[in-house]
Amino acid sequence: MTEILSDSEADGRLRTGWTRSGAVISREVELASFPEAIEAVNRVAELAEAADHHPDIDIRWRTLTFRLSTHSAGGLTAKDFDLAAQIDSVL
Ligand SMILES: C[C@H](O)[C@H](O)[C@H]1CNC2=NC(N)=NC(=O)C2=N1
Repeated sequence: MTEILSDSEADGRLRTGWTRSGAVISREVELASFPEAIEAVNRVAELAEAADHHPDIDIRWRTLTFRLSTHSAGGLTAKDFDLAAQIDSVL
Protein backbone atom coordinates (compact mmCIF):
# COMPACT_ATOMS: atom_id res chain seq x y z
CA MET A 1 0.00 0.00 0.00
CA THR A 2 1.43 3.33 -1.05
CA GLU A 3 1.45 5.90 1.74
CA ILE A 4 -0.41 9.17 1.36
CA LEU A 5 1.83 12.20 1.82
CA SER A 6 0.87 15.00 4.18
CA ASP A 7 0.29 18.46 2.68
CA SER A 8 3.70 19.64 3.87
CA GLU A 9 5.44 16.56 2.52
CA ALA A 10 3.66 17.04 -0.80
CA ASP A 11 4.57 20.73 -0.98
CA GLY A 12 8.17 19.85 -0.22
CA ARG A 13 8.26 17.51 -3.21
CA LEU A 14 6.50 19.86 -5.60
CA ARG A 15 8.57 20.48 -8.71
CA THR A 16 8.93 23.80 -10.51
CA GLY A 17 6.02 24.24 -12.92
CA TRP A 18 3.66 22.08 -10.87
CA THR A 19 0.99 23.30 -8.49
CA ARG A 20 -0.93 21.43 -5.82
CA SER A 21 -4.66 21.74 -5.26
CA GLY A 22 -5.66 19.43 -2.41
CA ALA A 23 -4.89 15.85 -3.40
CA VAL A 24 -3.97 16.73 -7.01
CA ILE A 25 -0.81 18.15 -8.58
CA SER A 26 -0.94 19.62 -12.05
CA ARG A 27 1.24 21.12 -14.73
CA GLU A 28 0.13 23.02 -17.82
CA VAL A 29 2.42 23.20 -20.82
CA GLU A 30 2.07 24.80 -24.25
CA LEU A 31 3.74 23.02 -27.16
CA ALA A 32 4.61 24.55 -30.53
CA SER A 33 1.76 22.90 -32.42
CA PHE A 34 -1.11 20.41 -32.03
CA PRO A 35 0.91 17.52 -33.54
CA GLU A 36 3.77 18.23 -31.13
CA ALA A 37 1.31 18.24 -28.24
CA ILE A 38 0.00 14.83 -29.31
CA GLU A 39 3.55 13.48 -29.57
CA ALA A 40 4.18 14.71 -26.02
CA VAL A 41 1.02 12.94 -24.85
CA ASN A 42 2.27 9.73 -26.47
CA ARG A 43 5.64 10.01 -24.70
CA VAL A 44 3.85 10.51 -21.38
CA ALA A 45 1.53 7.58 -22.15
CA GLU A 46 4.53 5.27 -22.55
CA LEU A 47 5.95 6.37 -19.20
CA ALA A 48 2.56 6.03 -17.53
CA GLU A 49 2.09 2.49 -18.79
CA ALA A 50 5.58 1.50 -17.69
CA ALA A 51 4.92 2.95 -14.22
CA ASP A 52 1.34 1.61 -14.07
CA HIS A 53 0.36 5.09 -12.94
CA HIS A 54 -1.72 7.33 -15.16
CA PRO A 55 -2.26 11.08 -15.27
CA ASP A 56 -5.51 12.76 -16.25
CA ILE A 57 -4.66 14.65 -19.42
CA ASP A 58 -6.53 17.64 -20.82
CA ILE A 59 -5.76 18.53 -24.47
CA ARG A 60 -6.77 21.94 -25.80
CA TRP A 61 -5.16 22.61 -29.19
CA ARG A 62 -1.48 22.82 -28.23
CA THR A 63 -1.91 23.28 -24.49
CA LEU A 64 -1.76 20.20 -22.27
CA THR A 65 -2.64 19.90 -18.60
CA PHE A 66 -1.41 16.88 -16.66
CA ARG A 67 -3.06 16.08 -13.33
CA LEU A 68 -1.73 13.48 -10.94
CA SER A 69 -3.24 11.86 -7.87
CA THR A 70 -3.17 8.29 -6.59
CA HIS A 71 -6.83 7.39 -6.89
CA SER A 72 -6.47 3.99 -5.27
CA ALA A 73 -4.91 5.57 -2.15
CA GLY A 74 -7.21 8.60 -2.11
CA GLY A 75 -4.40 11.15 -2.03
CA LEU A 76 -0.94 12.14 -3.21
CA THR A 77 1.80 9.55 -2.95
CA ALA A 78 5.41 9.19 -4.07
CA LYS A 79 4.06 7.67 -7.30
CA ASP A 80 2.66 11.06 -8.32
CA PHE A 81 5.91 12.89 -7.74
CA ASP A 82 7.97 10.18 -9.43
CA LEU A 83 5.76 10.35 -12.52
CA ALA A 84 5.79 14.17 -12.45
CA ALA A 85 9.60 14.06 -12.67
CA GLN A 86 9.39 11.63 -15.58
CA ILE A 87 6.82 13.80 -17.36
CA ASP A 88 9.11 16.81 -16.98
CA SER A 89 11.90 14.82 -18.64
CA VAL A 90 9.92 14.34 -21.87
CA LEU A 91 8.33 17.80 -22.24
C1 LIG B 1 -3.92 -1.93 -10.57
C2 LIG B 1 -3.24 -0.65 -10.95
O1 LIG B 1 -2.03 -0.50 -10.25
C3 LIG B 1 -4.12 0.53 -10.63
O2 LIG B 1 -5.37 0.44 -11.24
C4 LIG B 1 -3.47 1.82 -10.97
C5 LIG B 1 -3.44 2.21 -12.43
N1 LIG B 1 -3.13 3.63 -12.62
C6 LIG B 1 -3.39 4.52 -11.66
N2 LIG B 1 -3.18 5.81 -11.87
C7 LIG B 1 -3.47 6.73 -10.95
N3 LIG B 1 -3.24 8.02 -11.20
N4 LIG B 1 -3.96 6.37 -9.76
C8 LIG B 1 -4.18 5.08 -9.43
O3 LIG B 1 -4.63 4.80 -8.32
C9 LIG B 1 -3.89 4.10 -10.40
N5 LIG B 1 -4.05 2.83 -10.15
